[in-house]
Amino acid sequence: MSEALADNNILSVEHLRMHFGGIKALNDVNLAVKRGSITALIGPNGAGKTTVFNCLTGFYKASGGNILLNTRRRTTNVIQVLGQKFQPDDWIKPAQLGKRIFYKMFGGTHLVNRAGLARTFQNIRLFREMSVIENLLVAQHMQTNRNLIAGVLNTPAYRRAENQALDRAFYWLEVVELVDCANRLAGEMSYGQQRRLEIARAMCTAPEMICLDEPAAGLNPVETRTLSKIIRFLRDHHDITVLLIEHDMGMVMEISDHIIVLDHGDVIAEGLPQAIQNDEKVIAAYLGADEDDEVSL
Ligand SMILES: Nc1ncnc2c1ncn2[C@@H]1O[C@H](COP(=O)(O)OP(=O)(O)OP(=O)(O)O)[C@@H](O)[C@H]1O
Repeated sequence: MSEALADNNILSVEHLRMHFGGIKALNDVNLAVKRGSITALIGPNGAGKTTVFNCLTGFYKASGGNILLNTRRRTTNVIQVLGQKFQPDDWIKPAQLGKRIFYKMFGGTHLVNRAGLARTFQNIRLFREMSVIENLLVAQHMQTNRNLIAGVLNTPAYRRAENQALDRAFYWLEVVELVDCANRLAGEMSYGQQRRLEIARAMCTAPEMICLDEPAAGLNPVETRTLSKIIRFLRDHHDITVLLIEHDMGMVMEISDHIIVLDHGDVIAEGLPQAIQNDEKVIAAYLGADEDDEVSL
């Protein structure tokens, strides 16, 4: 097992690379996230933050490196479960070949979510034509008993599973302060409400870790404070590990236990908020950022 994972880290990323043709979005990213922490991933526009999230959650297949998740009491090799290319030595290692074939056929992002990692998106991706509650029920599809025969016969086990899904949906609606909106169409809600619904939807998949991509983008100060309260609640009352990308430095400095700074596809600093605020490399990276980058440390 990786040394980083032995150390109560829920996530360990080693030598992660992601290239798009000639563009090196991630050069050699190494980072670890402590279980039960709120960790922020910050950096100027184009630093590679969303690319890291996309690799962690399986939306991109990394060009190289390792991503290990220590969840559900086992280690999940994210790169492996997405399905990898065959290697020459597969043909002399039948077990390795078998795994490779299995994940090529049945692997994908759903296995990353099933391992306990959920996410939200920079550009909100709700089912806009569905009601709020339907969005949350769909998210539980993998956990709920959807056996066709049980459904047709409406067995007690099936009804119990349906009720549990509803209970879970209403619980998370309460946490994100959206119970009153349960029957509204998701697409008709305000931006701030949609962002909170995305968090509730991610939580309905019962993750151990959640990746939030710019959750405060477009929110007013009151909504941002509510969001900070919700993020702390996830950590304090549900032991959820939170990894967030955020440009609102006030919020980042206030709620983060640990901050990791990316620039041009490399980690240039990490540490406590206070140390990051005074780190010369970090200040230089932000001063060199585009004028339309709104970040100030
Ligand atoms: N699908 C893609 N195809 C080609 N290039 C991409 C793709 N996704 C990201 N990139 C490039 O990778 C680099 C990092 O982008 P990324 O979106 O990860 O940055 P970011 O730090 O999240 O920026 P922002 O704060 O503006 O969201 C950029 O140069 C971007 O243009």
